[in-house]
Amino acid sequence: MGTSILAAPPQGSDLKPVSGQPGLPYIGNTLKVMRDPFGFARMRYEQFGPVTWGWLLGQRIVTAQGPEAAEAVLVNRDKAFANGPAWSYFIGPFFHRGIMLLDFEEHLHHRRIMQQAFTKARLHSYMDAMAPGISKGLDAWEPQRGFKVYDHIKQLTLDLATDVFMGVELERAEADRVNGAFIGAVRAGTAYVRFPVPGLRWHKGLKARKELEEFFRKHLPAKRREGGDDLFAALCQAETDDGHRFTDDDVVNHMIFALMAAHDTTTITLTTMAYYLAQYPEWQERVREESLALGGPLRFDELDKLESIDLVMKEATRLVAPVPALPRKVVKDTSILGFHIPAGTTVMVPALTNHHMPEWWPEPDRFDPERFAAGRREDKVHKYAWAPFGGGAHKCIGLHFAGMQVKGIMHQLVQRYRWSVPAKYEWPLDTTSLPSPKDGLPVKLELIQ
Ligand code: HEM
Repeated sequence: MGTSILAAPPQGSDLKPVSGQPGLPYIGNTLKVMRDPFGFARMRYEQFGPVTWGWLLGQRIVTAQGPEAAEAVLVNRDKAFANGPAWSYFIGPFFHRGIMLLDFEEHLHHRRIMQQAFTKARLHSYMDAMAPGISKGLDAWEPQRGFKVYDHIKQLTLDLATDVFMGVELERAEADRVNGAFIGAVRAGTAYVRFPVPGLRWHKGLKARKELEEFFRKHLPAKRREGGDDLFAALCQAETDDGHRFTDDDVVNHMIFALMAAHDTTTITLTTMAYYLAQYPEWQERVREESLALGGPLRFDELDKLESIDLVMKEATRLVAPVPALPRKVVKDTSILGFHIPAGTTVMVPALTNHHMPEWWPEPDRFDPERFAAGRREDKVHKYAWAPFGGGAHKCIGLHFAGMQVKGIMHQLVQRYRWSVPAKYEWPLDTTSLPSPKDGLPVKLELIQ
């Protein structure tokens, strides 16, 4: 298939054109990328270097591979890369005006207010609020063969999110309805038919969005009045030093987005950790020993005490980046590492495949949590070599929350259960949307007496 350039650089500039093998318009390389994202990224990097282009998911997309290109895009020094128009293509109708979809001045304004919901004091109380829900959720697991880790963790993180984020005890039926609406809204983002046909994903997503809006609006007046220790109350009360607060619409939009951002990503992280801990039982025992020595539910002031869980979490988010690609729309002509990028282009930072580049990571596909340990710190090779939480103005606002939740769950999980997979088992990882195991990750789950 032919090589072509994306656009000629302006005359007189010393910029290089972006080359690539774009493939057929609209479809282009989509199927190849879906089938083997790692192999395809490698091939393109070897052929064209860090900046290349092709048709993907119906758009002309420039892929900015490697940590240096990731830094240029995410740090976004000349404000050429916008989030809203890029993410909206995938999730706009279902998560519109979520903070990740806002840009520049407006984004900064909202981010300053939202930051008040993630202060140390707030995190402390979220963590206290989470502990009983974790115990209750894990106690309900039934040891058996073929126990689907992914499905159970997803249920647990969703329940925790509604509990801790909303601060209201929901009836099972209402919790299930809200959880169902979230699943519908997230799934719609990867629908093939991208307009509403009753019964299909897009239509279900729009219905789910409406349900979620109604749900948050119903609870909003009481939250504004009564406050509380939850994220919902925090967003209602959050105020910057100069007195800016969120409107009712803002609170609803941010809640819907934050709940989505929080539960899918931590589910993937925990499932990846569970997979590798099943593959490497010596690591599972090491993690368990530390947790048993500490005992009980994890407290906020104990977060730094579980070194092995920390290493495993870092390695899991390296091997399987929960947000596999970060898209941006170019709003004015710019350049990445000396390559000319015209306005209107969509740029992708492929976090998933960047974390597997042999240029930056020795034996990149191997599970080796010690690579993050003091004395080795392979991640120090570049500030953006390990970047599961992104970087720049949109860097994940929930990264400490994620650490608390993932460590809090894993700490209690290893104290209660041991799990294993057959020697030859390899999980079928689906990377067509947010990564997840196609088979739900079935394990043999045993109770620790
Ligand atoms: C391991 C878990 C998580 C991972 C890997 C993760 C990853 C990310 C990434 C890569 C971004 C940047 C997206 C971009 O630049 O386009 C992001 C943004 C965001 N995340 Fe997370 N996230 C996680 C957990 C959470 C949690 C628990 C919360 C909420 C409590 C959260 C809330 C957000 C929000 C609100 C944004 C948008 C920030 C902004 O645009 O200013 N995330 N996350």
